[in-house]
Amino acid sequence: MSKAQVVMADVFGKYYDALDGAVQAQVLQFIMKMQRDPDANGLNLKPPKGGRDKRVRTARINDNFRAVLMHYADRIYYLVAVLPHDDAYTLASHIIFDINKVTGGVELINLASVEGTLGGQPAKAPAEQTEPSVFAEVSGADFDRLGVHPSVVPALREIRSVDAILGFVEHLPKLARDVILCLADGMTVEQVWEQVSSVAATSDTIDPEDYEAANERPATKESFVITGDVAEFKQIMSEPLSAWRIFLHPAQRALAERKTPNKGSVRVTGGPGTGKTVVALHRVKALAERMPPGQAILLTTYTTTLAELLRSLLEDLGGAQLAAKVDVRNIDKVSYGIAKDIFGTKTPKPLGDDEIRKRWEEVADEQQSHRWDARFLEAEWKQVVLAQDVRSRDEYFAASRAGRGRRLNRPERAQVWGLIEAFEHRLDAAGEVGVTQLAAQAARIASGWNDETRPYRHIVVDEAQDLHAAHWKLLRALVPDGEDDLFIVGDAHQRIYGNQTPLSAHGINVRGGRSKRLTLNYRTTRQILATSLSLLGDAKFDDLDDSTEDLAGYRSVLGGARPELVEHPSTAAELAGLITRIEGWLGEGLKEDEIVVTARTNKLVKAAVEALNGAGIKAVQVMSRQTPEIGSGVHVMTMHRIKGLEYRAVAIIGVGADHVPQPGAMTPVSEDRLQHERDLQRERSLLFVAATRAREQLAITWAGKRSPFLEGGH
Ligand SMILES: Nc1ncnc2c1ncn2[C@@H]1O[C@H](COP(=O)(O)OP(=O)(O)OP(=O)(O)O)[C@@H](O)[C@H]1O
Repeated sequence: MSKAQVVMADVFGKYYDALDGAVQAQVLQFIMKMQRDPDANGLNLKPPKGGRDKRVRTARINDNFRAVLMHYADRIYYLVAVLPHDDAYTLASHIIFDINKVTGGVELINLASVEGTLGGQPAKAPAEQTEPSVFAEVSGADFDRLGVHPSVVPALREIRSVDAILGFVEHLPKLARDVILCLADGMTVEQVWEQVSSVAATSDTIDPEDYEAANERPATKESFVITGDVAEFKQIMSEPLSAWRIFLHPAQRALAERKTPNKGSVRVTGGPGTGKTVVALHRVKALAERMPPGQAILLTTYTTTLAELLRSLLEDLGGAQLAAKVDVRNIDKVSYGIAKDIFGTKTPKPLGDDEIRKRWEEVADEQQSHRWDARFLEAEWKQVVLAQDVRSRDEYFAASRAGRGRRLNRPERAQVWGLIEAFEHRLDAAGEVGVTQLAAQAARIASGWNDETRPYRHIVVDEAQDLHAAHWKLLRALVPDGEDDLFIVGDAHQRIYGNQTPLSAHGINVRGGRSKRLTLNYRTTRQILATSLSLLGDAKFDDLDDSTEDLAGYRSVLGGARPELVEHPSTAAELAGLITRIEGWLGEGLKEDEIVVTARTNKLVKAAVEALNGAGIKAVQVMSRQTPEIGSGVHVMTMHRIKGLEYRAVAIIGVGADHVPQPGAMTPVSEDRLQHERDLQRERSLLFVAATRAREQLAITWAGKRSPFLEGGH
């Protein structure tokens, strides 16, 4: 009897998750037995008949399930999958292993998927059959040099449309996937070599038979978890963004790891799931590693919840050592810190947007004659007064009201200013301040500093689309104007807090080569992406500066089920439908905390939690800044809270005409037409954000008439 080592391929995680608990326990026992003695009776370890790779083995888990393994050295096995008997044999006879000629890493190629993808496509239209192969210009030797395994080249030659490429690359090893996508994007073989393959290449001399050496190379470690301990394996797989083991796409790497300093600020835009946060975090790491001692770097975003998420992701990426070098805090905390340094204990208490809204409603309600709408007044205060740091009646009369949709004559302006002044006095007297107002005050203080006193050497901003003019003024003043000063990532399609201002208005120049757009979505399937994009309708979006931007070229390599859009006659019926939907997902093997239910209002969130709990499904409402405990159930939260997160399955409920757009969040057209349009766009973006959190499954439901945002093609 002699011991063996069992190594788990990362794809094994997917198969393992799909097993029920009893079979999972048998898999654990199987692994222990294998480690003790792979020749023991009962394991039935043998090569499958007709296998393409002589090193593939199958083994018995129980009457119905078989393990698929690769035996690659004396006593070392890669565990690839555990599947029902017939599926296991199909997989076993179609996989091959090899050591990649470029990376020197072990690759697993599933020829059933590669060949099946093309075979499973709808019959080609006659015109398409005559289309040349997309890769007609690339020779076999080129593919080989770039690191694409020869076994997939014949199938590649059959590809005649971009859509077919996206379905195809999903099943390829990572290097091959990047190479194919870059070739399809029009890069030459030489460019792909320089930007993709040579970067991933090992400097070792590669022995094509030495799997033990291959096992130690970084490329292997990105696809295989080198552990024989299932508990450790599960823990590694469940870490947030196990993406730290991912190859950055060349476009992402060029931004994140660039060694020559950028001349000034950089802007990165891109649709949801294109890896903007991943790039921002890798950029922070690269800048922090190069930064001389005594300097500081700020990583900031709009909400506290997202700042906390960024902090924990940064720790995952670079450990406590990296986290200690970086100041991670949301923009309100940045403002507060500055005010606190100046005013000490006299610093007023900051009030969030909800509280500020209530104060404006009080002021509006107390008016005797002309009734100005609270929303109008609040928007005037934020978009004109705070955005331009207006401090007096005269300044207000001189201020630009560009972007406001209602003209004010002089007496009206005087009236509005009177109310704004009264509002500010009232806050002041109570020792309170609005968070955006505090940012304007902090920006005023920081603008008086000189380069020696500016606290940061670099600032990295995530979710930049949500920042207000006062925030940009503040950030600009916190870092000296120069190399790698600001690195800004955001997406105007996901703007949900109603702030919009061009970066150039704040001395931040990101034009020309200083801007990049990411287009490849790594989160969402093509089917979910198509539904999400239809929610945007014909709306126009900006590029965080003063031009427009669309999502041209935005695409996903992942394929999956079509989203469900379901109408119900009543909210009660909708909640009953939700229970069935969640039970269905749980039945398909999804874990409770891989599922989220989201709604526009807190009221509906609470109703969903109650309905699910009532049906015996564990569910928990996730509030802002809260991280639910593992095992607490299906997550339920508002569309605002779900920003920046991702789940395997997303159910969006209450998407009826009377809820989305939310009537209480809309400025009446009669008050301000432009503001009404902006409110509408913000509500649309909110639904878009919710839909794009889904990795694999999306269900959208409503009671009664559907939301106008659902009219775009479904
Ligand atoms: N190169 C890559 N290879 C594999 N997965 C990736 C890659 N880049 C990003 N991802 C994954 O894609 C998902 C989305 O990434 P990320 O959250 O950074 O996107 P984002 O653009 O910030 O999204 P959003 O704007 O919707 O918040 C994450 O699960 C991340 O791990």
